[in-house]
Amino acid sequence: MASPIRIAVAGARGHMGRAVIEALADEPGLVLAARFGRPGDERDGLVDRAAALAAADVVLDFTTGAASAALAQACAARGGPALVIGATGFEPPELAAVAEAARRIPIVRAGNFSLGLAMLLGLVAQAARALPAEAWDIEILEAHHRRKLDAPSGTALMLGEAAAAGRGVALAAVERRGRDGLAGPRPPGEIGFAVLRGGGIVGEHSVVFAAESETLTLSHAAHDRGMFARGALAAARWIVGRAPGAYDMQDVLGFMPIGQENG
Ligand SMILES: NC(=O)C1=CN([C@@H]2O[C@H](COP(=O)(O)OP(=O)(O)OC[C@H]3O[C@@H](n4cnc5c(N)ncnc54)[C@H](OP(=O)(O)O)[C@@H]3O)[C@@H](O)[C@H]2O)C=CC1
Ligand SMILES: O=C(O)C1=N[C@H](C(=O)O)C[C@H](O)C1
Repeated sequence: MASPIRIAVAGARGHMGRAVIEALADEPGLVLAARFGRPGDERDGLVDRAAALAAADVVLDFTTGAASAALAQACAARGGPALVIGATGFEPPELAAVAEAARRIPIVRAGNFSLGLAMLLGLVAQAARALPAEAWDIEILEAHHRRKLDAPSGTALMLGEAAAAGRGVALAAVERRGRDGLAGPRPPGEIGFAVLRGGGIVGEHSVVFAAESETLTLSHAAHDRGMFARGALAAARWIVGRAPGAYDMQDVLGFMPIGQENG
């Protein structure tokens, strides 16, 4: 019988860390090898990062962009373990650090581990490709719980990237992160973001394609964090034995890369 895949959980005391640990109990062939948190936090059986990395085949990370980038560098420096990153809120230098680490170890990074959301990315790219930018405005709306640190959400940014890929433009060239005051008329081709924070909303995303006489809305709602956790564990199974590289959920699920799906 094959040895179980040993999982270490970063951000183990957080909402997603706890959801992953709970989901692990129902996953044959996966075993919880270590839990860790902030440096120096050894409460409730947490171990330090070095001990966790030494004990694991795969680390699952749901912390922050900055902590995740540091973790990726630590994993790469010792040649493993593989890394599955669910954290969002990365600054560009942190993304560069993760990309550099992925030259030495396999890393799956996804701002959303839901199957439905992975489907939605392809649908958004197809719609953006088919609906002319001069007539169809794209706006991305997201809603999350009051604790969330980053905005727009990692998922909203992925949806923006998918829409931009469908239109054959760089998101950075067309994005509009919110409007306030005398914002002026909307230029054609812009991709707008709007953010709501409140209560315990798990995660809701809509991509609105608005034309003069009709509106198309593609949306997704997450109902519980266990679904994200199970998706992350599927990524952990998939990554074992992979070559070093930067992967996403489209790779894990065997979907076409965003922007290259049939359309
Ligand atoms: N990809 C996906 O499908 C999903 C991604 N997410 C993302 O996961 C991340 C975590 O979300 P959530 O669990 O709700 O957040 P929480 O705040 O509940 O948990 C974050 C955890 O990270 C720990 N942490 C923070 N900073 C550091 C650090 N510098 N070093 C080590 N650990 C640190 C916190 O420690 P402490 O407990 O001490 O504060 C906490 O335990 C977010 O970026 C979120 O957007 C969330 C859901 C799904
Ligand atoms: O912080 C959260 O909770 C979530 N974060 C992810 C994101 O930023 O997109 C995924 C999910 O929407 C929940």
